[in-house]
Amino acid sequence: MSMNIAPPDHRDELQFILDDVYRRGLDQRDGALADYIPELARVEPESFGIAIATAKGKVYAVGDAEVAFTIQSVSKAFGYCLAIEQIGRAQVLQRVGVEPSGDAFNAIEFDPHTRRPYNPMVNAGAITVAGILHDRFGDGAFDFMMDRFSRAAGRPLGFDEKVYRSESETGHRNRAIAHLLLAGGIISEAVEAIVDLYFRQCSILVTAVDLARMGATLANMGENPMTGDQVFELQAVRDTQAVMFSCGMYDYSGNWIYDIGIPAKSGVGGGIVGVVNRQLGIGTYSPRLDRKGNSVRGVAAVAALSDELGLHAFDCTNVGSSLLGRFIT
Ligand SMILES: NC(=O)CC[C@H](N)C(=O)O
Repeated sequence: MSMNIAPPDHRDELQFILDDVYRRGLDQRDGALADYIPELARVEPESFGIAIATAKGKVYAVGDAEVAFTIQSVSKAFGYCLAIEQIGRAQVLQRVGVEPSGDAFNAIEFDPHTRRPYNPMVNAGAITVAGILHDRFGDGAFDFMMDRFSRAAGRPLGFDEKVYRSESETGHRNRAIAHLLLAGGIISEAVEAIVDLYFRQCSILVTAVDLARMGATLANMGENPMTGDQVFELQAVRDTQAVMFSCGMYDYSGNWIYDIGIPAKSGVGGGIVGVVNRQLGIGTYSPRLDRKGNSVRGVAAVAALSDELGLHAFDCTNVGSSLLGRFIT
């Protein structure tokens, strides 16, 4: 007697993996909310969401994947992409390097030879990038960023006025960094406006789904796979992913590449974006952070997905080719 066996539904299979990674992540109870920006200490510590968006436009999500939080340092990756597009990589490289610093994200450290910030993924480098965009667009720089970030996410993003004010009132260390950048001839004299742009870009509101979609836009060579909108330039996307790979997780970047092997960027708001080139974007949200400022559950979730789906750039298990090839259709 012949039986009618339904073909396996790969969509369900990926959702099953995501649900399992989420359940395991819930066991992680370590870490603490960022409180040096007072308003960040007011979020719900238990929130946890994960999303995957494929380079073909499908989205999978679990948990609090639609809860909004501030993008914080995840913005640095996308800002860098825009700076390269605007003035070219050679000009950008004159002002900010691409070398992992091994220092904390808010370190007051510069390359001793060139006086440049080490890379655009730490605060000094991101303030330099804000300086580039401010030179280019003046008061319109924030709207320019907001428009591109929104197009990368495929929807108009919001803004957290309270977090912005909170950081603006307390962000003296970033102001100090900006003044040192001015003293070193790296940014122009509009220091306060440049720092203000940086604080504003950090207060853009996203969800894990937004981050997954923004990651998928990078993975899809700058074209948002959901809308077909060419949001970023190809060369800038390549450079951005490269620097995310080497520097995106602050002074955890070496371990991250070693174990997880995905270009990524984290923020003290609790978000992480991961990019698997030509395949998918990952977005996670959980605001409890480890001592390096990375989301504890987010790191665990991306690590588990990397393992389960074979996403490591140097994956040697063949899981990646055998599994992902079926999902990314
Ligand atoms: N690591 C982060 O997310 C830091 C961003 C934060 N706005 C700051 O500059 O301190």
